[in-house]
Amino acid sequence: MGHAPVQEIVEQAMTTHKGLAAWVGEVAALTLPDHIRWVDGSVEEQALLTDHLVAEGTLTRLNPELFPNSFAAFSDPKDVARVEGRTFICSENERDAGFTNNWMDPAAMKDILNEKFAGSMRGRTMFVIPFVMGPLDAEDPKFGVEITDSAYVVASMRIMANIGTDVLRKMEDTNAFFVPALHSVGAPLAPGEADVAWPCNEEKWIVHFPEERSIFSFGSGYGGNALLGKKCFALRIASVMARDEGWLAEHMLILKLTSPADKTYHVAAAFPSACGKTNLALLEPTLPGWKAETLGDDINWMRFGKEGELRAVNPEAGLFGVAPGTGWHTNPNAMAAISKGNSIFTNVALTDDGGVWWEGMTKEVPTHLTDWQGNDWTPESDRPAAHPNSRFCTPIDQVDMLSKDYFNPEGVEINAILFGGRRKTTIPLVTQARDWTHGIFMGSTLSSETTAAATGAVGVVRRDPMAMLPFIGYDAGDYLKHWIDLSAKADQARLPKIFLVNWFRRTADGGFAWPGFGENTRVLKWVVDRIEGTAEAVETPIGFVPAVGSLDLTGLDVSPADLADALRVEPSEWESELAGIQEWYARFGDSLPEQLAEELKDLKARFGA
Ligand SMILES: Nc1nc2c(ncn2[C@@H]2O[C@H](COP(=O)(O)OP(=O)(O)OP(=O)(O)O)[C@@H](O)[C@H]2O)c(=O)[nH]1
Ligand SMILES: O=C([O-])CC(=O)C(=O)O
Ligand SMILES: [Mn+2]
Repeated sequence: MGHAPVQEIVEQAMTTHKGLAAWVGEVAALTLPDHIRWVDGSVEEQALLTDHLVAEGTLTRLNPELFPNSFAAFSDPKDVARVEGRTFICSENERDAGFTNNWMDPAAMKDILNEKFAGSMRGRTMFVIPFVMGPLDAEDPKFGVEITDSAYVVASMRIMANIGTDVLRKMEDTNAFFVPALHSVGAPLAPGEADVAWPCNEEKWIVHFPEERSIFSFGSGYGGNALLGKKCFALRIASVMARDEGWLAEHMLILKLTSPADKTYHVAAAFPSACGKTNLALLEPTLPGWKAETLGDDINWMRFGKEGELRAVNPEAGLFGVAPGTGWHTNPNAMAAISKGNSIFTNVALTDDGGVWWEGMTKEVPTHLTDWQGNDWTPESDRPAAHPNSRFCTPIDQVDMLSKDYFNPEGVEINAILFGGRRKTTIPLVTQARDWTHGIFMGSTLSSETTAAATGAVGVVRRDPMAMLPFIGYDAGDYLKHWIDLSAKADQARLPKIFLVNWFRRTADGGFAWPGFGENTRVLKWVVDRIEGTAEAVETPIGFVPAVGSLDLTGLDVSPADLADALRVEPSEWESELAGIQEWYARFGDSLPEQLAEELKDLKARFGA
């Protein structure tokens, strides 16, 4: 790691937590780093690390007048997204990983990992990051410790989670259990060997041991592959904890709405990666008198409270948002948060004045940029300037519309749940479920076109139950059963109403049928009015859709034809949709909850099929 100052303050601050001390010792003996640094989470340390990363060429410092204390990173072009094909759930029994996960025998996997991690940190500094997902003052705080040989991961984890000495002390005081999360970019350095800007390994392993509650990640430095508090812990491992402890770990945003009548509502929404969570979480309402505040944009931990109400907290401390499409005209709240600085951008383009740019940031396209791969770029270039999965990583407390309830360990009561995907056809703008179980059916059959957030083909329709397909840490049928069983703890009158939404339906000419973004306020208003029982709906075989005139379109320039396209329930499209659902459900085999098989039967009957 060169001669940067980061090496001079290592191997301090050992721990009195015996389990942690032992694990750190074991990992060091296996991975053979040159140095160990216990991450304290301080501002000074972050400055030291980012200075170091700038000196090494991993980060580019942005113009502080545009983006103070902010940096751009450019990854290896083969390390730009989550690698679902290389992600494993190694439960003791294969059955418990279910058909949606890759599985390998835990002992066989441990052998592979031991070989991969042996000496993998040679020539590098090993960082020990104590972290907590969710509030440190929660009744039962969820601790983790990430060991990584990437300073970029440390700097990003400091934005995404609560990390450092305070967390470590609390873990020590309570001798707390923690999720051990070991990460290596898998690129050891020989003595004197020069490093590259983005070290990684062609071979990637993202592995979870659900019974042990441990995580191993090898070969990638990117996003959900490497920031292990996020998808690996807060969704995959947490979903298993949630199953065992009676709660839910979900891929959902949390949004607070205040109506003109000054009534508040909380909405949770599950959309697959790159399908609009961060945008809806930071909604700028377009209807007068409505106020939106955010609590979370990606992950939501929910449990039923003492009164049978469903309560939600966001376990994350930052936004790791899709950059393309984020602009002052689409998502001004995200832009304002980013503009305060303290952010790390990955795989965006650079402007000539030391700022960042991506497709959709401004309506006017700059005449010259440096693209994410370091090449000159002009509007005539035939490739995007920013990678489609380029990201901004920004502290959530820089969001002006952040609800003060974000900091409340008790969370907020959820009144409505939205499931949504990216579908060009078939799925109407909004459909209300007939009841709770039908809503779970809607979630379980959710489908979406694939995006650049994961490697592989883009635009292919796949089923994505509750937007959790890549994140359910156990058998998918058991997961759906858990959703059904949990509601026994609920006050049935306070169960959230469930809705299916689709902002992405197309018209015959290929354009979006619905303007989306801030205009989604109108759909949320309809949702609230349905909760209040004041909006009219038409009952269709798939659920309740807005009656003509029940969506508030005041001041909106949308043609009646486009609106009809957005809301249509088209039997011919549903014929193939039913076949798709049937095929999907068949894959669950015995583990499909019978209530859901029943729901499918009823749906088919309503279509006369
Ligand atoms: N047409 C349309 N596009 C949208 C809308 N909301 C979001 N998008 C676009 O969809 C892409 C992804 O949006 P995000 O809000 O970042 O998605 P996300 O679900 O937070 O993604 P992850 O962070 O990967 O989980 C961006 O390019 C957005 O501009 C909408 O209402 N309409
Ligand atoms: O995990 C990542 O790399 C980014 C992300 O939020 C997602 O894909 O949903
Ligand atoms: Mn997001």
